[in-house]
Amino acid sequence: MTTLVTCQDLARAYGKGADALVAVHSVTCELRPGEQIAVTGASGSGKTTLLHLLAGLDRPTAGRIAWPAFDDHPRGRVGVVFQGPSLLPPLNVTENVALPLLIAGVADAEAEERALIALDTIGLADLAGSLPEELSGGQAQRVAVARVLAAEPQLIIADEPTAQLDSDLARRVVDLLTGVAARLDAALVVATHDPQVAARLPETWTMSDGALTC
Ligand SMILES: Nc1ncnc2c1ncn2[C@@H]1O[C@H](COP(=O)(O)OP(=O)(O)OP(=O)(O)O)[C@@H](O)[C@H]1O
Repeated sequence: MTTLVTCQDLARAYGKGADALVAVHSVTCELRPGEQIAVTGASGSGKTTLLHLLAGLDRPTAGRIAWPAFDDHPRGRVGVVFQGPSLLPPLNVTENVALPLLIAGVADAEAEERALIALDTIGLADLAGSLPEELSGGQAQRVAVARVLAAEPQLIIADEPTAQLDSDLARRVVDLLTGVAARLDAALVVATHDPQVAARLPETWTMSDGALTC
């Protein structure tokens, strides 16, 4: 089984010299297909910074990170769900779900078909033609999950995906994420403040002052 991500003594500091703020330090960890992990920790403990590093959206200032399963090219290979609204307002739901596929070079018809299948799988077929402004917060987050499903990534990173949802919807969105990850045999990492969300994932990592306890 190919390890998806390996981190060795990873650190990320913002700024330089005496004024540098070390957001993440001394992080050594691995992610394998099928793992489902909640990352918890106080506000400012470094969860978002770590997730951005794992997704390849940011580079460490010290240490090593590698993505052996992606030949060290994580860009475009990692599915990401953010905390807030992430849908493009002028595009309808299907177009939003298809967009990463089109960017990756998938032909129009296939991208649309995969988007519609993903929406159907998540129970959102009725919203295929809706615009983001017509969706509730929970519906928009489920569309963001459908977008990840359509792209079929091996690694899914979700940063506080339920922060703006009530507890029923939060549970539903997390169950969709864990279901999608299981279906794809992907690794799933979810940063959350919510103990009920963390409890729905089999493993928990804890961040404290930039350090990670696995
Ligand atoms: N772009 C940046 N420039 C400077 N400092 C930053 C930047 N991004 C984050 N930080 C700082 O790095 C530390 C870790 O922030 P991070 O957002 O990773 O924490 P978090 O655990 O995700 O917090 P929250 O739960 O509130 O989202 C904080 O002190 C934050 O202020």
